[in-house]
Amino acid sequence: MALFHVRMDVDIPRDLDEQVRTDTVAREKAYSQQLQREGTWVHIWRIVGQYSNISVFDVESADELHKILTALPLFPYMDIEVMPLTRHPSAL
Ligand SMILES: O=C(O)CC1=CCC(=O)O1
Repeated sequence: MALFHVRMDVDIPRDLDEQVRTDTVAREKAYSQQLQREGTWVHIWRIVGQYSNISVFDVESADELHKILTALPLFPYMDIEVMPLTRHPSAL
């Protein structure tokens, strides 16, 4: 088990076909909710005032996280920043 803090900044081009946009966002939601149900996508929070989220993933490896992130339907329209996490020595 490895935890990763992930920031996703979404920037969908304004001229993207409306139907493609709607379909891509719907597929993104279904994909993320499936991973949340499975316990892999542990947290997803909106950053106030931005089309961005902060997420926490619980995966086996960086390779697994890479596969998950690159399969996101919105991946072509995102900047993604990943921070690997380890347990803080003062954590209870
Ligand atoms: O809206 C976002 O922050 C992008 C996104 C990731 C998972 C999801 O459902 O939307």
